[in-house]
Amino acid sequence: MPSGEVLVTCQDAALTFGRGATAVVAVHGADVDVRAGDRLAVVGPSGSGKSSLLHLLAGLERPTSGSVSRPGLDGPSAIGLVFQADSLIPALDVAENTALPLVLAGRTEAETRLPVIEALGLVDAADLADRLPEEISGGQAQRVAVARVLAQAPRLILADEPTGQLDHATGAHVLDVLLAAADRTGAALVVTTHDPAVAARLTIRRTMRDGRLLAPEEAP
Ligand SMILES: Nc1ncnc2c1ncn2[C@@H]1O[C@H](COP(=O)(O)OP(=O)(O)OP(=O)(O)O)[C@@H](O)[C@H]1O
Repeated sequence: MPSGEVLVTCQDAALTFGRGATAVVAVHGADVDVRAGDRLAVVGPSGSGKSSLLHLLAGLERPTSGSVSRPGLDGPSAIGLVFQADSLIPALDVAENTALPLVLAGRTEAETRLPVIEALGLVDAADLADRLPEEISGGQAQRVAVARVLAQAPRLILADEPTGQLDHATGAHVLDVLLAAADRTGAALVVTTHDPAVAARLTIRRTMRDGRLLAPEEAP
């Protein structure tokens, strides 16, 4: 039985892009709760609507119909986002990239130092602090993207195909780091993926097909 506090709830939430004949229904009425402590995989092929659903959960898109509410989250910094790749700012070093959400939230550089060191330590990237994004590998960059989210101490981490552009072993390591970091910080974690092996690492799996979030009992 689900027991954690509800952080985000989607009720019959739909997302349509465009209008009329060219409208694309990216998400048909989806019902899903994300609770504290959840480890949720949203799995489905390319174009099935996974990113769109994640954007609804994050508040990056408003539902065209139905509702999305976040009873357990107060403010934007309660959600941390990890994207597929290339999300680091090229001109900033790893420590500055990790500090960025905190700086944008109004913290001084001195105030960011400790959370940044802790976050980089959690993803095993403390030794990369002075490097530029072009001086690290794709797997290292994804670990830094995870650190950047952890520095924010969010209650919910939303990761959109975080291993999508990595080889199998590197992707598995990034996922290890993400899961361990969520455990350490107590954050709930939602990961979208087309890879059943990635989905198998999370405790709850929901399948998307053609914009429909299948009920757990409908999943293949
Ligand atoms: N901004 C947009 N404008 C118009 N159509 C969009 C937009 N974003 C997504 N779509 C369409 O919505 C559908 C779902 O896309 P979405 O990116 O959510 O799927 P996905 O499962 O995440 O795919 P991928 O794994 O390739 O990112 C697709 O048909 C896509 O073309």
